[in-house]
Amino acid sequence: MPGTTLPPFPTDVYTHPLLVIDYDLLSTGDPTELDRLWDAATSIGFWYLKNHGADQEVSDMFDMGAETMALPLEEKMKFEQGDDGRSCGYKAAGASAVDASGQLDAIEFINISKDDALAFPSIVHRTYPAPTTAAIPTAVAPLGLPEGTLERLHPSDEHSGSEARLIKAPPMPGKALADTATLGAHTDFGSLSFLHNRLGGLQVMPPGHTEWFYVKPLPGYAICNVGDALSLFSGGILQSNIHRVVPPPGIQAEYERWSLVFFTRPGNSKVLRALVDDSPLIADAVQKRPDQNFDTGSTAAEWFARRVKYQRIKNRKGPETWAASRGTEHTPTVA
Ligand SMILES: O=C(O)CCC(=O)C(=O)O
Ligand SMILES: [Fe+2]
Repeated sequence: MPGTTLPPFPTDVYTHPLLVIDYDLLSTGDPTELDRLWDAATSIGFWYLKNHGADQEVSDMFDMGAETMALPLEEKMKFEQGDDGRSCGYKAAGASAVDASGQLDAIEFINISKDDALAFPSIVHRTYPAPTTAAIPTAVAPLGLPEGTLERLHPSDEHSGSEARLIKAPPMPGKALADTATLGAHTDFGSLSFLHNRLGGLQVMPPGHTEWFYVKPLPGYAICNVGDALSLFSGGILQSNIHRVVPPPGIQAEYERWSLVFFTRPGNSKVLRALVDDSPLIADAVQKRPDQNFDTGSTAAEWFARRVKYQRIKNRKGPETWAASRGTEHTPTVA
């Protein structure tokens, strides 16, 4: 449960270090901090964010999640996402695959659409077990894009897949499970993700590696990462890095694991392709990677629905269904 005293992250587990970026410095345009953000976003695509100013919203969201998850399953199922590629709503444990073999996921989550949060009490996409609000963070990377380009791709007056996700994973004691994904290896679908977790379990496979590394949660710090949309817009300069969730390490595995993610995503109609006409840097990057497709021909809404839909276990026909759910994963076959 949120608020429970949790055991510390073990000291005998390999972790991957991430740069700590200070949001206060970013907001004043501090050039050194912007350089450090650029380094993080173009190397592994993950970083810690301190002074993000969202502690209260995060705490409220964990409370909302605890209240929602405590509802009877029958009640939560009234708000299930379904199998047609829609993301907002409740996802029961075991409703999605975690790999090409069709292994079931172990987590339940509730996704709250930004459109619904902003329009409340009007309904844009659907209703939820409990009303709530979401924080909408922004960040801009120095890609040399004309001013306003990223804003144009994320207009506040267009509906989008932006949402907040509250995740609950059951305790999973026992070493046999330690390497089992409870949320399969994936890249995030959208622009930027702001993650708050308290127990370990998040793992990244940095570019050029074939092993998984834990990312250690640091109290009060968000973990941020780049998603497919920003990676595609930037011609692969910004890294949408593959990651997954496994049971927390050591004694932490005996506890329920709660995490909260704010996903920012482009406007539904925006096509996911490299902004080659807007930035020489991006045009150059695309030219240097002829083997990769940076023009998906897919709108943000289509990209997002495809990825959600083909993860759903009811849509599974075989390993090809999992393959159809993939995004920019640099190791797409990884389990
Ligand atoms: O729970 C976590 O630590 C990560 C969750 C995640 O990667 C996701 O929901 O996309
Ligand atoms: Fe993720």
